[in-house]
Amino acid sequence: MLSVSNLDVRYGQFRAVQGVSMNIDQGDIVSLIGANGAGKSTLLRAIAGALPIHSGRVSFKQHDVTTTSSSARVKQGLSLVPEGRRLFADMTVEENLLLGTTVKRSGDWSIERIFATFPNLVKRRHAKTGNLSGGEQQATAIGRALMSNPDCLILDEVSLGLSPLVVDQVYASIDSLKDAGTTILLVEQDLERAIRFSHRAICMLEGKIVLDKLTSDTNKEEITHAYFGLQQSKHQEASQ
Ligand SMILES: Nc1ncnc2c1ncn2[C@@H]1O[C@H](COP(=O)(O)OP(=O)(O)OP(=O)(O)O)[C@@H](O)[C@H]1O
Repeated sequence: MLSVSNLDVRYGQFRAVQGVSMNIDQGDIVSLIGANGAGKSTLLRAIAGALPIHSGRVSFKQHDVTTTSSSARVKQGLSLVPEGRRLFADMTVEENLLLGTTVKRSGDWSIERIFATFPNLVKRRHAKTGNLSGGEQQATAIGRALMSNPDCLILDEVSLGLSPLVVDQVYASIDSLKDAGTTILLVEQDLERAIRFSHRAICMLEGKIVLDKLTSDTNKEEITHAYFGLQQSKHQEASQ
């Protein structure tokens, strides 16, 4: 479904993403993990075409999309919910959701299905999104991406700024996408939730992938080691 090879993304001279490669199959649920500044958002935005890459390749459904615009990638079924939600604050929930249909991809998602998936939005249908709670904004942002009927949904920090109860609700909604076979790549800082929710965990450290495993083959301790680069320091200690 999604293939990234040897991707480098730079801000000036700074290599925020370095030589990253990964393959994600159709229906995979993958959690991207890593400390602040590890390069997760940069990677996701580059995959979605929201950020230019320095070198490497991105393929989606076996088409090279490396130089394809972000809107063309959405048309092909690759949709990003960015960190910070980026809604149009003066527009209503419904109007924001309808923006997702402008790409005119066919599929099962409709306004009514979004409201059935995110029942907390029903009463807020005609409210301006600038006046919504964090959880309602997050649901609207995810709903807007779903309205484009994506084959692959990329979610950057779904839990950011939400209370644990609301995070549970958002995840329960995302969970229902698993059955529809949607491929999901998401950033999740809560390691236990990432292990529980996803098939695979990919951990980044300083722009590189340091762990890529099925969640059934790893555990919190191993991911924590990768997260802090502890294996690396042990290796360095041994070589000193
Ligand atoms: N616009 C930018 N200009 C320059 N450097 C940037 C820019 N955006 C990010 N960076 C730097 O690139 C690195 C990776 O940032 P990125 O936001 O991708 O990390 P992240 O893993 O998503 O972090 P967080 O969990 O805090 O969102 C960081 O060192 C960050 O300071």
